[in-house]
Amino acid sequence: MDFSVLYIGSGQATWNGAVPLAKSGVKVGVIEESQYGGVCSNKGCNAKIILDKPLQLIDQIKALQGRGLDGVPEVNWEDLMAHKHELIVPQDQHGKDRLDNVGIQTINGHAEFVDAHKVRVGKKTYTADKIVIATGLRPHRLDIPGAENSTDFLSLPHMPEHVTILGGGFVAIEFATIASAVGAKVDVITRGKQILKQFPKEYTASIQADLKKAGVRFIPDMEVERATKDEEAGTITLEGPKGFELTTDYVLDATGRVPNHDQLNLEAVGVKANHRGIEVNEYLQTNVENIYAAGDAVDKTIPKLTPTAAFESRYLAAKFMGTNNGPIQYPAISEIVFTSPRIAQVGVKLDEAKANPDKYEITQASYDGDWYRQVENEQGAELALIFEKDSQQLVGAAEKANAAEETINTIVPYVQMRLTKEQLNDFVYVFPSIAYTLQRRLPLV
Ligand SMILES: Cc1cc2nc3c(=O)[nH]c(=O)nc-3n(C[C@H](O)[C@H](O)[C@H](O)COP(=O)(O)OP(=O)(O)OC[C@H]3O[C@@H](n4cnc5c(N)ncnc54)[C@H](O)[C@@H]3O)c2cc1C
Ligand SMILES: NC(=O)c1ccc[n+]([C@@H]2O[C@H](COP(=O)([O-])OP(=O)(O)OC[C@H]3O[C@@H](n4cnc5c(N)ncnc54)[C@H](O)[C@@H]3O)[C@@H](O)[C@H]2O)c1
Repeated sequence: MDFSVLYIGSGQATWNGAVPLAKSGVKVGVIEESQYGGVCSNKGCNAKIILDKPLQLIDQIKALQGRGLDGVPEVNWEDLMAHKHELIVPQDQHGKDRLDNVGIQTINGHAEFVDAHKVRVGKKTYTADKIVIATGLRPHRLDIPGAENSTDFLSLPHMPEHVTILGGGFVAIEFATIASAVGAKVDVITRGKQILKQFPKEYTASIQADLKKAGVRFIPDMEVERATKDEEAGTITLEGPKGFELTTDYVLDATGRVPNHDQLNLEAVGVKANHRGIEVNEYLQTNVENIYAAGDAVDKTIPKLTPTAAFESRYLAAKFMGTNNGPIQYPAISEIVFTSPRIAQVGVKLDEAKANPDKYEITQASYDGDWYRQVENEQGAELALIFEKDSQQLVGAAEKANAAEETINTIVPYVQMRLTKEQLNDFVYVFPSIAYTLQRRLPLV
């Protein structure tokens, strides 16, 4: 065999486990058809957060106008984009170096199965004892001429005057936040009424109200039926039921992501898959014994995010090294949407807890009276803590605030360890700080 373990794809679901595996002496290969490091490093999380940073700073500066700061800087999109390129372009090479440096053989090209132990890349065939499918997702495409996707938006040379976004999920709302803050007129067209369905309704309603106040127009219950591009004017016209018609400079198709497994010739090996991803058991093993899957490529109910892909990758490496032979046991999962303010959550969800008052007890607090938030003049920040009634253990939390990622990250281990109210009071934090502020919001026992 050429390899003990051969990975298809080089994203988070691969390298987090492949690197320690190779370091332990296992012969590892990685096939990548596009950029090393995958979506997060090259056209996802990392690029997005670079574009978000100045907008977050501007919001903080706006909140302190007349409170020690005079004047709000403007975003220079072209310079910001150049800064993004400077940081993101080298990621592909960094991603390859990370693998090369530990002796992993990297293979450029599109992989397809020949049989359960053979994968073809162009004219060459590679053999492996075990194969991990970590091929991720690609943007779903509606049939709209001229529409662009998240990858295109993250490299937009100039911000168009009128941006129209289709979808109400992560990409749609994060990018609506960015485009609006940079000065574009933004329309968001959604199939249903609710945006960001996985987050607490009361928090998403507040984010939506803020976006509306900033001029973003939401068009709910609308499905585009026809689209035409006027090449000369550089505009796209969208049409829908009941005479709906909208002409715009730019359409961002943010209607979700679909698995790449349809391009792997899975039929040759009989690996079972569906429209959500590759079907696996609790060991991330497919129905073919030596073939596994990890990351976004997997059909799973937990969120398809970078940290979950990395967790699965590390689990598989431990399994292949023989240091963990048990089934995968997911810890409390946290997630965040990078709006302004952010919404972040971990563990049991707020809407679920509200629907089950016999099981859960909720402590909700506003930070408005909190002096530390008053330092930044932040308004409307809120925290919800979810305790299991019987055990009095913390099982979930959600926050809507500028620094929600910090608070929720502080809470992640508490939820994972199911600490009781009493134990939560048993920490001494640095003061003044966000974490200290959080502790002041815990129910005192
Ligand atoms: C715009 C955007 C923003 C995001 N922001 C966040 C965020 O803020 N936080 C967060 O946690 N997550 C975020 N995500 C999600 C995150 O990027 C993914 O969860 C993560 O990249 C999944 O890693 P992966 O390794 O499973 O898949 P990927 O990163 O998609 O890697 C799969 C790799 O497989 C390669 N490949 C596919 N088919 C083949 C083939 N046949 N042969 C060879 N190679 C192949 C692809 O080229 C790709 O490089 C974002 C996603 C997007 C699109
Ligand atoms: N902050 C983050 O962690 C972050 C940020 C961006 C993306 N992501 C990840 O990337 C992935 C993709 O995000 P996304 O926003 O593209 O997907 P999504 O699934 O979050 O949202 C897709 C949206 O498109 C709508 N939609 C689907 N099909 C449609 C159709 N035919 N017509 C009209 N609307 C339609 C859905 O109702 C939904 O509102 C997710 O898995 C997410 O986890 C995460």
